[in-house]
Amino acid sequence: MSTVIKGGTIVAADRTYEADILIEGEKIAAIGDNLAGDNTLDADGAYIIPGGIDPHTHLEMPFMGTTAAETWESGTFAALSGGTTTVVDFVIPGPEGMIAALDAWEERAQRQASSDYSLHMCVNGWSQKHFEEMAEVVGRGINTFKHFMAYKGALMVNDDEMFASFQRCAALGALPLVHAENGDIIAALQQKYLALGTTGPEAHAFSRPPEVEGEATNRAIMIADAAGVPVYIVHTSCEQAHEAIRRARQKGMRVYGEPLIQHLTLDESEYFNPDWDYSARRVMSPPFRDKSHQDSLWAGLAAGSLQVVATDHCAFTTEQKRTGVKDFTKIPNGTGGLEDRLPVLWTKGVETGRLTPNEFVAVTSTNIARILNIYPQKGAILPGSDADLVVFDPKLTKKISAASQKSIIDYNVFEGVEVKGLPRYTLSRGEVVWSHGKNDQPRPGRGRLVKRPAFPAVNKALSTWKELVAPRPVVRSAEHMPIGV
Ligand SMILES: NC(=O)NCCC(=O)O
Ligand SMILES: [Zn+2]
Ligand SMILES: [Zn+2]
Repeated sequence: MSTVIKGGTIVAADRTYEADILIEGEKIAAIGDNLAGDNTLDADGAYIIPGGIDPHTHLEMPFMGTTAAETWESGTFAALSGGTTTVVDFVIPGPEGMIAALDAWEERAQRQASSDYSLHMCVNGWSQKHFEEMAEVVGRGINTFKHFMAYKGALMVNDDEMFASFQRCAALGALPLVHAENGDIIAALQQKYLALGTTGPEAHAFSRPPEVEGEATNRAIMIADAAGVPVYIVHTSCEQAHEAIRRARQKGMRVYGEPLIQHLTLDESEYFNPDWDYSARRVMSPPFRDKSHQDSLWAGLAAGSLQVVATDHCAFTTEQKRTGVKDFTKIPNGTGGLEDRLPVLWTKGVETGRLTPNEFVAVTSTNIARILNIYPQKGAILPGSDADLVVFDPKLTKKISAASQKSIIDYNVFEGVEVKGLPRYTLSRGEVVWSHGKNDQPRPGRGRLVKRPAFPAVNKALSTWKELVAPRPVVRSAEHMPIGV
């Protein structure tokens, strides 16, 4: 069975052109003029872009004494309806270790996911078991390991643990990811605000100022440099963190930065709303910043010092958020955005001229496909690539509303935002999984695990250079040594 997408304008990260796309089975078979197939999809007046890849989600994540309410079923349906065809979720090891957690994550995803998915592994301690399991994890198709520098007493790792893990990543050809906030300072500031009686959600932002993110980002980058490994900083939210990334890149370090659609478009005034529920629903880490930071993030995307726009989709219900009604440190951290990332970024980015359509494609799919080593299977419109495609109609509009969303939770942080530009169709491996105006849910379980092989090139280049410039002992002949000592 073949399908032709006709009449659209293909927007790739590197160029824009008009052509038909022929899909055979799950793959793009040909791109050209006047192609024919068994079925035709009309893309007249629309752009055809690679399906979005969201590299940062937490579906059903056990966290802060509860579990994120968004399931693999609801979350991946939300993703597809918004033009995201692959999500990459974080496996959090429990006491049984990485492999047991990986089995559990894969089981949940396999049963429920309607989009394709991939997984990152979190490193939340250090031991011989961690060292050994990391190799097994890479063997199972995971080439990224996440480290939390925040959440003291829970997920946080210290510098020595991070350095050990980064060195292991270097040896395995894996990429470390980092949640960069100084967990020690945050813990102290949290106690300070509680002692002052500032217990509301605004204190979440007060206790996590941009400096704690800037410091940790710089530290993570320097530790990665010492370990001889590239590093990817998740949810980069402020100028201080962006500055550290920019500076490192200018020095030739392989450092990547990932702003979220929330940080690009929502600011800290969200925490000053008189309605406690409203503000608590927006509690996430790092918190929303003032607008000057948004300008920095947008500039970074345009200039290439930041590469990816993600969501960190970690959705809790209002009831779950209320656990922290008397103490902001107990409000489960996380917001949603999977369904809205592409339309909001198009509206606030492309429609305003902050991004070109090609830059939009780069930061929503192509760049991350390259960083995660799944390009051109994903993130590309090329013969042989997976037919993960979005027929994106720049004229379709909607007002974002929790009442009509696919996400399971009872609110939306983008409530009331008018978006212009929506998927007319979303295709996942050649199957139409979303048609605007139909609302049909694709079959849970149709999604497939995307395995990601280790990176041979960058890590090899870094270790070759490190070895070349490594300190060498000075060999001294007897005549240059002190006599009689
Ligand atoms: N970001 C957030 O607040 N929650 C999810 C866990 C994390 O990524 O830090
Ligand atoms: Zn995080
Ligand atoms: Zn996260």
